[in-house]
Amino acid sequence: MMARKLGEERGLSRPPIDSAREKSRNRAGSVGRHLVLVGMMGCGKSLLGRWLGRRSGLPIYDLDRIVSQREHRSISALFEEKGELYFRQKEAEALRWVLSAPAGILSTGGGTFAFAGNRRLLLEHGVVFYLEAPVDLLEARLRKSRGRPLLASSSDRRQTLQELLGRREPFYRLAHVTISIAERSREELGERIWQTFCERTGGEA
Ligand SMILES: Nc1ncnc2c1ncn2[C@@H]1O[C@H](COP(=O)(O)OP(=O)(O)O)[C@@H](O)[C@H]1O
Ligand SMILES: O=C(O)C1=C[C@@H](OP(=O)(O)O)[C@@H](O)[C@H](O)C1
Ligand SMILES: [Mg+2]
Repeated sequence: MMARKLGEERGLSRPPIDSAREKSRNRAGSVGRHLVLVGMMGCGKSLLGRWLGRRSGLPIYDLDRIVSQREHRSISALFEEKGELYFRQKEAEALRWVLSAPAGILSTGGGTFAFAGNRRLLLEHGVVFYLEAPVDLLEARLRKSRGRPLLASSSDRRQTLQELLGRREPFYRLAHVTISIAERSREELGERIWQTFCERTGGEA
């Protein structure tokens, strides 16, 4: 797969994660493990990330926002003007930057965890939560979204989401924790994720 090769073959430079990590001790008492949200577009990674950031007091990192800020344009414009491979490279670079920053809540993009290099780093340096969601729910939530370039040209969004999920689900399943989002509220999901994170990192909620 070309996109995967791109990130890995270019040997994107790795910042000194371990030294930065040793210095950052998060409020849950663990030494610098990020709380990482992965899953399909529309499952609520960005929304829950903001909620968890407020709940925990930890820094919030939304990978798409970081890429968008660094590139001075929206994710849709970036796809359109530079193409997906360029976006994947910038996404991988931004991820490496986040992992060298103080531990926080990290909302990835839907594709981030599908790349082996990203996945290895996230599993090593974070507690990774897969927000599992049925395609019907994703499709309903994304019906009006214009900010998802992978859906922009699709004449059948449900089908496109189904195919993407089929390809990515085996990777998502490698997360440390799977949480079924069903129709649960942001608060219910957020509390559950935060409690689980604290239990796993030996800290206090
Ligand atoms: N638990 C939830 N309950 C209801 N709506 C939600 C929930 N989580 C997310 N949403 C809505 O779904 C849409 C996609 O959420 P978003 O956080 O952008 O997903 P992602 O970052 O995973 O693509 C947004 O309109 C958001 O408000
Ligand atoms: O599924 C994907 O490959 C993508 C998901 C998006 O993030 P969200 O999952 O936050 O929508 C964004 O990174 C980009 O449009 C590509
Ligand atoms: Mg998002």
